[in-house]
Amino acid sequence: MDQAPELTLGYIAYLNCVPFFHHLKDNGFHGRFITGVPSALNQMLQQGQLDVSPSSSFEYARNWEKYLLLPGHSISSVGKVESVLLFSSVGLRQLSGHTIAITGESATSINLLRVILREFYQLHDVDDRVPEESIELLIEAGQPALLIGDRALHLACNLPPGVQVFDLGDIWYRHTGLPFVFALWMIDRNALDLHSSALAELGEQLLQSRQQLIGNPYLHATVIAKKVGLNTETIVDYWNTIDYRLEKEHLRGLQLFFQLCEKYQLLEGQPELNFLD
Ligand SMILES: C=C(O[C@@H]1C=C(C(=O)O)C=C[C@H]1O)C(=O)O
Repeated sequence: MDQAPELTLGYIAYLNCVPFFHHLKDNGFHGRFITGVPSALNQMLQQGQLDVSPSSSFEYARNWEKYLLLPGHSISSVGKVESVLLFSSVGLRQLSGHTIAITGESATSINLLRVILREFYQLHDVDDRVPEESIELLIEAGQPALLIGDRALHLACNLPPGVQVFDLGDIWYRHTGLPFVFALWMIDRNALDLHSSALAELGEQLLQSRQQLIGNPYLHATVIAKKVGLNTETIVDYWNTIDYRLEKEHLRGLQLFFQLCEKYQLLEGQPELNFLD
């Protein structure tokens, strides 16, 4: 019998992660899940509390020596992403001098917003902060703000009057022609020895799980729709919009993002992209 302890896997508590996880145990995965928003999972990864997790690509860049990447999987967009949204009652070019309220749940998307404003709109005087108040209430009151994940999906379906929506995946694609990689699957290097066989199997298990859910999404989307208060169609459309692959073009997009982060002093240097063999 295999005596190795179970793998501890981070689970981003957003709908975009359902395709990875819903059928994972059916595909032979044994382990335990710890759920959290990306910023919480980033911190748990840094502290060695997770063996492997999908989490912010920006977290990989700032602590890359600690991690290996699982090949083939990501949370990316090729064009619109639908859940990384800037809500604003003024156009992007009118944001000069404003402070944008940003979600405390993100590491990648908040830096994508900074890069987009500086590099594509030459806006160098836009500040941001994580507010103590509810971001949804601030948006209703007319303040510009960035939300990600399910909260962004919900607000986009119930947009307050006069508020415009800017999809950061779409803006990135229009300016670069490249995919944008929001999340990568990161393995704690310290977990490699103990969990080598489970980690070697994980990539294929995730692929099977993804294909099963995306191939037959309606049954589960209907169940989730009732729980979370979104339409079944909205959820299925979202799963089909997110690009879960990690291929050459994705890596080009990722490297360009990291270069721009360094250009604007959001990162100190360029990470090596090191993968599990
Ligand atoms: C597209 C998304 O990708 C996410 C965005 C992340 C971030 O901004 O740090 C991290 C993980 C992903 O869940 C989203 O959650 O809306």
